[in-house]
Amino acid sequence: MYRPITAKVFRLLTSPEPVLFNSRQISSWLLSAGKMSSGKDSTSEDSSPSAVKRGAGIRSRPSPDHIDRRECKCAPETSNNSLGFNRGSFGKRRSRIDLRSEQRTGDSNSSKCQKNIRARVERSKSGQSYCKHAASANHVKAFDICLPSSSDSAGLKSLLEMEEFQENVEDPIEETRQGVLQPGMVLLKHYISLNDQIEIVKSCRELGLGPGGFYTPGYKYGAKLRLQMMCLGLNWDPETRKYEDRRPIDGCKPPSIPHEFNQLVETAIQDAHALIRKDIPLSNVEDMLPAMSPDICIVNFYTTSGRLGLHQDRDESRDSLDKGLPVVSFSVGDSAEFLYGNQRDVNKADNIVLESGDVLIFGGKSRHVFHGVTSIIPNSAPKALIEETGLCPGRLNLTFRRY
Ligand SMILES: O=C(O)CCC(=O)C(=O)O
Ligand SMILES: [Fe+2]
Repeated sequence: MYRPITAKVFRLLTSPEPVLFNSRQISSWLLSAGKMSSGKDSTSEDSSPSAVKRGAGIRSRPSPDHIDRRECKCAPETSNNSLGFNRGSFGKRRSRIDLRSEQRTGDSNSSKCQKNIRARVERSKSGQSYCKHAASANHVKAFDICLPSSSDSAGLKSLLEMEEFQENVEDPIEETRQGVLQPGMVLLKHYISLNDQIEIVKSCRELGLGPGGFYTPGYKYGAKLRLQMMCLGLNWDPETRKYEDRRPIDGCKPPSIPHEFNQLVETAIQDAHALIRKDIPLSNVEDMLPAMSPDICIVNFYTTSGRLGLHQDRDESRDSLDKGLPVVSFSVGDSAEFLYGNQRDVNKADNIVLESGDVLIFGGKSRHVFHGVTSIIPNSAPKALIEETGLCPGRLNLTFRRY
């Protein structure tokens, strides 16, 4: 399979981390054009799908560094629909969403944050970081999943126009077919329209830059997960494995789940029911896959070296787990190699590729399935999505649950 090098060069120039590129022509062109320092590592060990061994990199909630301590106790003002979606249009496939109609309004968090600025300035000297509002007063910036729109656009444009450079992508991974993977586990391929994927990225970006936004989760002894995380609705803490109103790292309250996300989740479950009914005669499809209206969403952003160890999602309420209320997972951006199985054993797990727009649902008998992400496949995101949003190399994943 051939892919234009243009998208890869775009990512190479803008990646926050080393990106794999094979073309000597391109690298020497870039070097001579002064776009890249000669010291840049171009062979990041885990950015190639062919370099990934089955199960390699699977760890149960990864290894230590340190956790940034954040001090801002602000609560977000973000409310449902504050992101400007036209109510009702999101989630209807082929719908157009007009983002111009509304904008986020005033931000009382800023003033709350301002009160502590002096103290924070002092603390920031000792390497601590704070929420976005504090960042406006010379503090550490929140994690941005998208590229700044103005950066080096002329250079990027000319690179994107170099259509003649193409690269052979080895070992194309077979596409997983949509359908019932096992009882209670349904994969909907290419389910989320491009427009909705774009809106999801834009919403997550905006929420992710605000209070309660993306951070690198970790444990008190220092281990950090190999992803950026943001919780919506309730905060899930990897240390305590509990859901709470505020996150311990900085006291911020998680933003609400945008209403349009919930609509898309509920429609996806209905479409999964239709798919099950086609394959399996059941008097009540909800016996296999219960319906669910989410009150929690965990948003993960994986860079191309991101991973997530094999684990079960079992921190929701006893009632939710007992009923088998499903987890609904949206994939947006680069594809991921995803493992799932009924044991915590990577060698016994099945492997599928989750692509941008795919929805994976696991409930009922599959509610406790072990699952994890072994690798992110570089340069596999839809080009139009990247062009429209500037999404950084990597993958956005949203898992919706009911507490
Ligand atoms: O990224 C994924 O596909 C899975 C994420 C996940 O399992 C989780 O957040 O619990
Ligand atoms: Fe999970």
